[in-house]
Amino acid sequence: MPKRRVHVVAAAIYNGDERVFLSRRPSYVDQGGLWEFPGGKLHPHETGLEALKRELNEELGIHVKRAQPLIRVHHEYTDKHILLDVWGVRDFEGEPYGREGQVVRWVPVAELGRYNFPAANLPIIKAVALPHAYMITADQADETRFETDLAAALERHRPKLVRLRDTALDAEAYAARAERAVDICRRAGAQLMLGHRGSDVEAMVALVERLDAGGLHLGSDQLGVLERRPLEGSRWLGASVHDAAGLAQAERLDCDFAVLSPVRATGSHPDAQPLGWHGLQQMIEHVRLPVFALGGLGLEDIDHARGVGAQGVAAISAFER
Ligand SMILES: Nc1nc2c([nH]c(=O)n2[C@@H]2O[C@H](COP(=O)(O)OP(=O)(O)OP(=O)(O)O)[C@@H](O)[C@H]2O)c(=O)[nH]1
Ligand SMILES: [Mg+2]
Repeated sequence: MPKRRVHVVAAAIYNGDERVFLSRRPSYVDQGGLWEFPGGKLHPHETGLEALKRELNEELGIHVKRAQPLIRVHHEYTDKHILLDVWGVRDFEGEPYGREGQVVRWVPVAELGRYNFPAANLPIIKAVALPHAYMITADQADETRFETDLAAALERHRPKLVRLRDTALDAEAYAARAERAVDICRRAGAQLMLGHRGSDVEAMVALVERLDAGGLHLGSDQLGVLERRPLEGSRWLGASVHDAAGLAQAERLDCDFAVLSPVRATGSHPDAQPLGWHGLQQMIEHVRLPVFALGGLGLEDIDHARGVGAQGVAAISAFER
């Protein structure tokens, strides 16, 4: 017998940027006792957003005014194929409570890892904890200029996640710059991702740990040759990819996110064929991984990127303005 296909909507309801609202499934239902993002199955002829509004009213007593797509996760349970269609909710009326008697709680995003969720939820948790803008540092040979520009971009745009791109630095110069950049980012409340294509991955992992950086960002070539996740789960592992094979490898390695490019034509890669928004959407539809869109995009494209199922936008030059 073919498996049942179930379409479920669920919400990450935010209180500011710090907390999300979780429910615990009653012990007598499917996946009982596990924590979940409130929501449920679509009724016939309902859109996702209609179902979301109905479920959050039935389960929590709130009225959703606006919601934004966060991530879509396909998952095979033994008895069913489930599509979890997850929305971010920041704009609602009422105070959520356990209207069906379920246990509920506001949970700091940083503590989500301590809760037990259904197996399908891991990519959702990563997507909730990840920001929607990923800043990539620009090429700058001059060290003082680099540091001033970085501090200015952090101040102006307040990104939470930054990647120190390797540019033309050798391994030693990269490590020296990384040490100062981690510090500058930390003072601005941002985490710094390290990754240097000219160094082996083990050396980069050691650097990430020594500097207590946010995580490791793999180039697409490095991603291709690895066999398992090279980094502990408490730090971010990101990867640059350009096609479906890259996305599949990023999933296999248990990366926390991928950066897919180019979405638009860019001056930095004039020969690469741009994916376009539709190409991006098709490529990430079945990927269990938050994906940032990169290539000719700016911060004004974040909503559009999220609308086609991406986590958000990665950019270099948008942060220089
Ligand atoms: N709401 C929600 N469901 C989830 C999550 N993760 C996950 O695997 N699921 C699965 O998705 C399905 C959701 O169905 P549900 O039982 O909440 O459906 P519902 O609210 O419409 O209830 P009902 O079918 O009793 O009327 C369950 O199989 C559940 O285990 C999650 O984070 N939130
Ligand atoms: Mg439910």
